[in-house]
Amino acid sequence: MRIPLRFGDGYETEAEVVTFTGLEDGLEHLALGLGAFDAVDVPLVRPHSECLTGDVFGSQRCDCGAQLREAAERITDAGGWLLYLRQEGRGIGLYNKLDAYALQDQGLDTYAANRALEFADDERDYTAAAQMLAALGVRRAALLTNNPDKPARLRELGLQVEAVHRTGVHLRPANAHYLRAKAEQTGHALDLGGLLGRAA
Ligand SMILES: Nc1nc2c(ncn2[C@@H]2O[C@H](COP(=O)(O)OP(=O)(O)OP(=O)(O)O)[C@@H](O)[C@H]2O)c(=O)[nH]1
Ligand SMILES: [Zn+2]
Repeated sequence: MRIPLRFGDGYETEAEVVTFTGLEDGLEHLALGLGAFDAVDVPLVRPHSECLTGDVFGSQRCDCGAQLREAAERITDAGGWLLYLRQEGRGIGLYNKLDAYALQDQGLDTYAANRALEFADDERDYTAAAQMLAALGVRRAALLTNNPDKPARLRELGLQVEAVHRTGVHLRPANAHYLRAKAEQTGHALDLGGLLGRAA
């Protein structure tokens, strides 16, 4: 079914929303077909992990809301799919993410806070995303992400990744520490200019 979308800055597009049955984790992941998603040879695909605080409320602590908005426009222009994956808090859930935020306010970085709560740095699994793409008939894709783990995992799950495109860098005072940890510790392709290598 089609849903007209309007983002906070007034950007408008329209999505073909697809639901699934039989996904291995039983979660209600969504695929949004944007632009000429059904006519392109190699669709642009963003696997976007849910972030209620960033995506819905516009939290400045992370870059998720800005990346979602950017992805909507770039995928509309290129033709492809936004996979909205219900992997809140890198898979630890909303309440645990908020507990991790409290620890970050005491000085831990985003990964150390996860470990203090006895989680792995990143608990996400992309099996359901691969199942969704297979069900949509997408065997080859260009991915929109800075996270090297996403193309690596999706390749292992059988997707032919033709290209990986970076998102913009949505750097703000409130998310600088978070982006720096992603770039330094998990190899996210984020050009943070003078921020990298400097004391936080
Ligand atoms: N546990 C935890 N999760 C966080 C924190 N900040 C943001 N997140 C979650 O991290 C995830 C970010 O997902 P994505 O936008 O797919 O980003 P990414 O894996 O960093 O890579 P990109 O594709 O480059 O954006 C979301 O699920 C957020 O809820 C944090 O401090 N702790
Ligand atoms: Zn976020």
